[in-house]
Amino acid sequence: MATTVHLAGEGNDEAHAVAEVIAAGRRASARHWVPATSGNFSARIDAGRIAITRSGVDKGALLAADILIQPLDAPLLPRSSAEAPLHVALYHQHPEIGAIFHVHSPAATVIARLAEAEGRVILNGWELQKALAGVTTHEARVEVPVFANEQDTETLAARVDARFAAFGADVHAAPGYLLSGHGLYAWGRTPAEAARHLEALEALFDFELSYRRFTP
Ligand SMILES: CSC[C@@H](O)[C@@H](O)C(=O)COP(=O)(O)O
Ligand SMILES: [Zn+2]
Repeated sequence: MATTVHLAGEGNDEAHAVAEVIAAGRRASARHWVPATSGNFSARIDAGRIAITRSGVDKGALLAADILIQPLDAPLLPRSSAEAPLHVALYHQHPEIGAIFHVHSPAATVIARLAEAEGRVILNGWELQKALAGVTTHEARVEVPVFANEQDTETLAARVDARFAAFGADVHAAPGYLLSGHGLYAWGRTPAEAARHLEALEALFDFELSYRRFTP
């Protein structure tokens, strides 16, 4: 696992991570997943640093100057994403994570609100689940945690950590979570894997919403 921790291993640098973050923002914007400056994107540079979007900019029109180099053990930089604590906490707690992408995509945002009381969305029966790392069959039960939205992101980060620490062996924990009425966080060992997870999860939530309309 250690060899896949940081982007693609030795030789990746700040410029590479910055380029990955810019590309992720553009792709999400092209899908209409980051309306009105919403969303935030980060990629790991090395064990102690990440590249992360600054707050309040159009994530589909990111320039290199919009990407901050944030040390994981330092206070958050001024102008950093309002949701930077959520990124930093995940990188601290899961050294295998190489990139984290957050979007306000429609299916994720709506299903999160519908599932807030239950606290989870279970994905089961979909072939596309196999796009999620470690899932080998449509028969797997993939659990996506759902949290009530919260403006205090430090509190939220602690809730997320506690939830992932408590997952049992019988359930496959999704590489992501939902915030009710807000959107989706997804991650991967590399930016490419995080992008695949984001795309798969949004499509799976769209399937689920359609399916639920036709089932009692
Ligand atoms: C523009 S509303 C969305 C924000 O409140 C927030 O949820 C978001 O995703 C973007 O925040 P940002 O500080 O730009 O990283
Ligand atoms: Zn957001």
